[in-house]
Amino acid sequence: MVTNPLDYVEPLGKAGASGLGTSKDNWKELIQNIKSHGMRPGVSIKPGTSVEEVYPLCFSLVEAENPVEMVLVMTVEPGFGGQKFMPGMMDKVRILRKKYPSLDIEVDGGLGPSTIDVAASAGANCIVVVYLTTSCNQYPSRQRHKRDDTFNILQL
Ligand SMILES: O=C(CO)[C@@H](O)[C@H](O)COP(=O)(O)O
Repeated sequence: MVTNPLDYVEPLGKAGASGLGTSKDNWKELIQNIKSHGMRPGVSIKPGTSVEEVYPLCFSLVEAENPVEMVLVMTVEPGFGGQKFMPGMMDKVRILRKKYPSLDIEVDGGLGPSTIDVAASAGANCIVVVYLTTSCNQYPSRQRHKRDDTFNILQL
């Protein structure tokens, strides 16, 4: 998560990033910009942010307005590793999966052997972990969401 994502679009695109998060304020411009640099747009929600906040970014009634392709549900407060997974965030994942069956839903924070299944069962298909690397491909029920250019894993 960064304060001014627009500043990072070009350098990250040139560096080879496949996806970049947008922000709430100028998301339409950002999504266009991210796509024009060959990346997939996503959005992150912190634990205190309600899931309803991302609805306008996930579905567009106007053809010219592109929605995000991924929502990252933070399962800890962003900032540092080693925090405890927040199971209460799984309601957000379940709601998003039901509402947007083909959306890439990522979870980040406190993920490991004891929590990955919880997140995957709720509907997450991309998992961020620090030491353990897995991917959407390992969850057969989620393979329908698999794409070659998916974000998969952000390995720190
Ligand atoms: O805080 C962030 C990003 O700001 C997370 O990406 C954590 O760094 C995840 O670390 P673990 O919970 O997996 O240790």
